[in-house]
Amino acid sequence: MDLKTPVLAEPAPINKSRLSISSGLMPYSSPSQQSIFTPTLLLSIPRKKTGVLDDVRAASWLDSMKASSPPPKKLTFDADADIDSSDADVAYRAWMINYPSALLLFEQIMHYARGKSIALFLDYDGTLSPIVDNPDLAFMSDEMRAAVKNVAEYFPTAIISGRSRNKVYEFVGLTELYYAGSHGMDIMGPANGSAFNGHPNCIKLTDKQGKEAVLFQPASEFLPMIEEVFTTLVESTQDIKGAKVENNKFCVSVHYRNVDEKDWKTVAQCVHNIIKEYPRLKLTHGRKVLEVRPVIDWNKGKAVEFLLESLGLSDCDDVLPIYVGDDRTDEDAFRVLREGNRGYGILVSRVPKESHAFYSLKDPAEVMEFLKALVTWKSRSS
Ligand SMILES: O=P(O)(O)OC[C@H]1O[C@H](O[C@H]2O[C@H](CO)[C@@H](O)[C@H](O)[C@H]2O)[C@H](O)[C@@H](O)[C@@H]1O
Repeated sequence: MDLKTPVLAEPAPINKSRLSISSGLMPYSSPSQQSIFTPTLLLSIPRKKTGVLDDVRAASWLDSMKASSPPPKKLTFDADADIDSSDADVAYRAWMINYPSALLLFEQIMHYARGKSIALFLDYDGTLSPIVDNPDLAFMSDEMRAAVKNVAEYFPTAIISGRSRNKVYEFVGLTELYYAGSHGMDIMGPANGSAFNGHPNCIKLTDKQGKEAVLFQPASEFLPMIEEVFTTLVESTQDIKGAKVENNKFCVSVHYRNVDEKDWKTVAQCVHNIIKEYPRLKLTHGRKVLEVRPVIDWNKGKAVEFLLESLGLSDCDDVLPIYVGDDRTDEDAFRVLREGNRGYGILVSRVPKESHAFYSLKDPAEVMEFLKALVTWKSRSS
């Protein structure tokens, strides 16, 4: 496993040829999955100090903003098109040929899992909790919490979120899980077996339950910069009705879900004006959110590798990692599992989306069914 010290780097362009993996893990041969990715999924801004978001860039930011989290029953490929629900259903069913339901093909997944230990990685927003207008109220249901708790009794389970680690822990509230916040830039993992012991960004500590743990924060030097940017973004967006800035510790989210669409360009301009002064920060797009984060070579995929290593589950033919997520940032994790021929990504989506995932689930309700099915399968087979 390549767990190098994170270095400053722009995200690498997606290498389409690496999507074609001949593998015993491949549930089916899918030529279309080899050529569907566009580089727009990893969007970072060039650093031109003009002070003005030029039209071309503004257009591409806005296109991305419009395409993020379209309403159900519309297609991501053209969020403005007036597509009726039956067209959307047909398109969704066609898409599912390449991204089959993890519930419908549950037996197939379990066939590949036979003789292996499953390690489970779960995103939070849009995966365990439904997307809601107010990010502070994105609670998961008690039933979902129980499902996650049960599954964690059988399989090592980690939450990997764009939220701050503390915030996502507050929402989930289960001590038996591992947590990675800030898109993997803040990981609390098990104390034993970590390849990162002795790393300057890695410290041993005792967690709130008195358990020994390792805290890995590869972007710790960015903390003052992120604080400064957060404060500036709060000030500069305060007059944009509906805009909300969230401090996620090692990254900042600028939400525009509740901003009138005619003002989205103003939001983009505000963010651009600020981060052009910070060449060591970059922008990524989430679901109706612009995310400002350090330009380090670290993401949810690296976090999965880190946790597998820490759990002593890396480089093992007898381990099957499964990652469930709904967001563009989850693609880094899907890609790590696909490229390393190691496990399965499951994309949570109601609309067709290009993805490195192998399977799909429609919404958090289906995620919960999948978690319950895992528990039933495991308890029957042990
Ligand atoms: O990695 P995740 O756990 O999926 O976190 C990604 C972002 O999720 C949150 O925003 C999203 O969910 C909100 C609540 O449903 C919604 O209002 C917002 O529009 C979505 O983008 C969170 O607030 C962000 O900070 C995370 O980065």
